[in-house]
Amino acid sequence: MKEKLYIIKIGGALIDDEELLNQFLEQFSGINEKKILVHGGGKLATMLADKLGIEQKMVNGRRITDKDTLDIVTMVYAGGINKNIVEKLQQKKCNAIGFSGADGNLIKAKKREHAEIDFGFVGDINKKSVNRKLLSKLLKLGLVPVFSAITHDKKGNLFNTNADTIASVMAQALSSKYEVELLYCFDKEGVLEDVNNPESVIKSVSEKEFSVLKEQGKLHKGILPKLENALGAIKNNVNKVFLIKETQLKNHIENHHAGTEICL
Ligand SMILES: Nc1ncnc2c1ncn2[C@@H]1O[C@H](COP(=O)(O)OP(=O)(O)O)[C@@H](O)[C@H]1O
Ligand SMILES: CC(=O)N[C@@H](CCC(=O)OP(=O)(O)O)C(=O)O
Repeated sequence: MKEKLYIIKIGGALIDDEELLNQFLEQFSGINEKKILVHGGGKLATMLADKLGIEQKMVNGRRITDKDTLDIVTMVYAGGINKNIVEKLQQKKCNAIGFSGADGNLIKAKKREHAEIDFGFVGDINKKSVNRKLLSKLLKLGLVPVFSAITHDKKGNLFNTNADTIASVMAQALSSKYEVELLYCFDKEGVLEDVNNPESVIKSVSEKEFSVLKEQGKLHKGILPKLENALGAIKNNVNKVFLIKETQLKNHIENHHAGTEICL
């Protein structure tokens, strides 16, 4: 039987809230199985760019990343946020080690090509991009990898890559060796029938149901790329995929099923 591995993604809203982040990391530290944390931080990057007067633009859930923006996201994601999370986990006796995709050549990306839009330093990845061997060795050593949303091409370029995509692709890449459960932790209770009603959680979403919800106009903004990445994982042999509220991590792991399960 394959060993269990949790790959857990956290995003902007949580990272920006010191108390909530601490609570979450406490629950994360308590997981006894092997685990990897992937974090975004888009909200903080936008705040810093605004302060510096560098205009930000998102297209299809991806940040147009010019050189100034790349400098900002590298500082914010691979620097401040990553080290802050690692330090907090260390304090909770969890032996975390922080990485960008360039470290140990752990995630190699290709510049995003698009016929009409120049995304700048945005990197696309697939499951072959992930250095599975090294990641498995790190996990075997009992280390807990913490990934920022920065990748590289091994040709001298750093890239900005959507953190939901990193979590999905990493889960796909490690599924041949581990029984992977991918958890997207965010600020809502799951996928909601009505985004303003926390009690309207949809218990499971398949590709077909995703299309219907989209057509009905019930999904907008960040939930769209999140669901696309979640469906990409379940279609590529990831054992289990859930979208849950960040405060529900412990409950989900102990009682098996908070939030929305993604199905084939
Ligand atoms: N039907 C829906 N159910 C849940 N969230 C939704 C829905 N429609 C839109 N959203 C929005 O998607 C957001 C999650 O995406 P995002 O902000 O990108 O998360 P993160 O930064 O954690 O990756 C929610 O905070 C919510 O505002
Ligand atoms: C290319 C691209 O868009 N990258 C994302 C990476 C950070 C991220 O995904 O952060 P959240 O998970 O907090 O939204 C961005 O710069 O916003």
